[in-house]
Amino acid sequence: SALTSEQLIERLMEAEPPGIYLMKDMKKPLTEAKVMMSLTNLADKELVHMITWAKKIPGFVELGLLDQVHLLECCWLEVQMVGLIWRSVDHPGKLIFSPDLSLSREEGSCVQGFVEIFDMLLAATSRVRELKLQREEYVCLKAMILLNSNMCLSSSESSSKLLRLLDAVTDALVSAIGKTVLTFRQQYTRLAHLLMLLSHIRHVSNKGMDHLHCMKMKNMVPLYDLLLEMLDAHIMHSSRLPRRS
Ligand SMILES: Cc1cc(O)cc2c1CC(c1ccc(O)cc1)=C2c1ccccc1
Repeated sequence: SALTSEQLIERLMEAEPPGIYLMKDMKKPLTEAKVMMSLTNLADKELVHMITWAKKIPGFVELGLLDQVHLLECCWLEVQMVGLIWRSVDHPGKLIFSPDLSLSREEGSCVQGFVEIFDMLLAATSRVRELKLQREEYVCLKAMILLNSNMCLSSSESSSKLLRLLDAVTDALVSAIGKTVLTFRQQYTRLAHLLMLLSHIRHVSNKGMDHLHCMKMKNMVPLYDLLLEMLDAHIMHSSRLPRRS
């Protein structure tokens, strides 16, 4: 794409999805079922906006449909979690799933196995707060999560297209960091800190995916079809389970 880094950041800012409201007040007391039902409802709505967001990333739709689906299948929870972290950055100790659904660590503990993942999300949010992540940096990192989510695409041509896209977003992130008043050495240290965030987010997402799968197995989560497909695709691709015949 013949875009400059500034133009690419502009396009990524315009691609940002809208804030999603649950539109159902969470009647106290919170139960495991109510929380998981609400999160499922929210995530399902977000998934629709995520597909629209991805298609606005310059070059993404040129990758071919199967590769686009495969990348989104791999990273959808990572993308939702980085969005959750971004929404929660100014609310220490809480996760702002949506303006009308925020959960503290205690409220999260009403879901079995949640509090460990909550703590990882809260820790990542504190790190983002410490780093004073800028919006221009955030939109680049989120695009990198999608483009870096998987390397095995349908053809070597697609894979090399993907790498060129990833380089363009990397250049955009470097230019965003360059806008901050930091010495050269501080700039590339900041780049390292931001990229190390991505490995934490991948880790939390994998933990979340396993936990979500368990909740589905216990029929705790009435996953809607789009979300079910995404979840099944994830579990299908993971090496742990045999491929369905
Ligand atoms: C920590 C954890 C554990 C878990 O089992 C499930 C989830 C999460 C977070 C999370 C989530 C939802 C919406 C967001 O905007 C951001 C994160 C989900 C979740 C729930 C149902 C369907 C899909 C995803």
